[in-house]
Amino acid sequence: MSERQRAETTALGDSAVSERQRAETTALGDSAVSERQRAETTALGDSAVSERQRAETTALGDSAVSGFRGQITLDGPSGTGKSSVARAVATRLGAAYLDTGAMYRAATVAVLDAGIDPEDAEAVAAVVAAARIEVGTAADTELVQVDGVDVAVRIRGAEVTRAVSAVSAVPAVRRRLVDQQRALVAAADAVVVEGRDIGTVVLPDATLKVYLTAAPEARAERRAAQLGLTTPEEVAALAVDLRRRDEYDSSRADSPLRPAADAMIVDSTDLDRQGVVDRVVELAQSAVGARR
Ligand SMILES: Nc1ncnc2c1ncn2[C@@H]1O[C@H](COP(=O)(O)OP(=O)(O)OP(=O)(O)O)[C@@H](O)[C@H]1O
Ligand SMILES: Nc1ccn([C@@H]2O[C@H](COP(=O)(O)O)[C@@H](O)[C@H]2O)c(=O)n1
Repeated sequence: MSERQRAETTALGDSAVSERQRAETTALGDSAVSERQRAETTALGDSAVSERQRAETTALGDSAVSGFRGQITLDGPSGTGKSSVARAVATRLGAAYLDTGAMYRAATVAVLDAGIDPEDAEAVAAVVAAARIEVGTAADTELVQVDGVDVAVRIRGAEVTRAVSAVSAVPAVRRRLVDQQRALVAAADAVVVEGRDIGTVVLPDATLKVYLTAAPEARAERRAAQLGLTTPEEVAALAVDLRRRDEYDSSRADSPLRPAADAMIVDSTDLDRQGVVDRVVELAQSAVGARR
């Protein structure tokens, strides 16, 4: 069975988005309770939230554009809207969707479970080489597994978020996951792939490359709204975490975060999500037209 079929038939189904939001809500909490437990018990994740998010994604992707064939890459700093925009664009174009950040986060779960220091590059490389990391490529579900165990919730927790940039800076980890990403992409006629190095390294010949940016304040406020956080202290802590990850991701030696030379820069600071989705779909149509 292909990755896509597996993702489409997985039992994760209805609760996937709500689960993800619950896990993210724990990002600022203390570490006394396990990430998973907190993710599972945080109040935000009721089914009304899931319904709302699903409705939003459906609405953003409602006027389907048929016949798109090709690869769209969406790179950019944390919290610029890559995931939500990429999912909606994939839905609108009837394309597969690949969240490469979820793959690095899954690799981080394997590292943490092995009790390895995320900064110990050699040990990290060995653990990740031995782990079976699986992600789905359907835009409407979230399938992420490590050695057959569902980690879709856990990868969004604070413990993983803190360690993921160190794990993803290890060249052997990148080589392994990039190979896997290219294989998943090769199985799809149309695909939207989001991450940090997709346009520069993973798919240098993509049909369309988009680099998404947004002012740091807007990103922190959006993430706070997503997590239901309201106090200035909470928003400030989120801003610090976004900045820390961006600095780490931009300054690593292997595949640093940066726009590809031929990427279209889309600044979403003054655009709502629908505006960004419309812009990317418009750019995709132009890119396909230009190739005909
Ligand atoms: N243009 C926009 N206007 C307002 N809110 C937005 C916009 N784009 C995305 N959002 C919201 O901002 C939050 C962060 O978006 P998202 O998770 O898609 O970012 P991301 O770039 O994938 O982040 P990360 O790299 O950390 O995974 C979400 O709640 C999303 O709905
Ligand atoms: N192509 C990519 C994608 C992600 N990373 C690293 O993973 C972290 C988590 O990514 P999210 O999009 O899920 O927030 C990110 O901070 C990077 O360290 C990467 O290196 N390359």
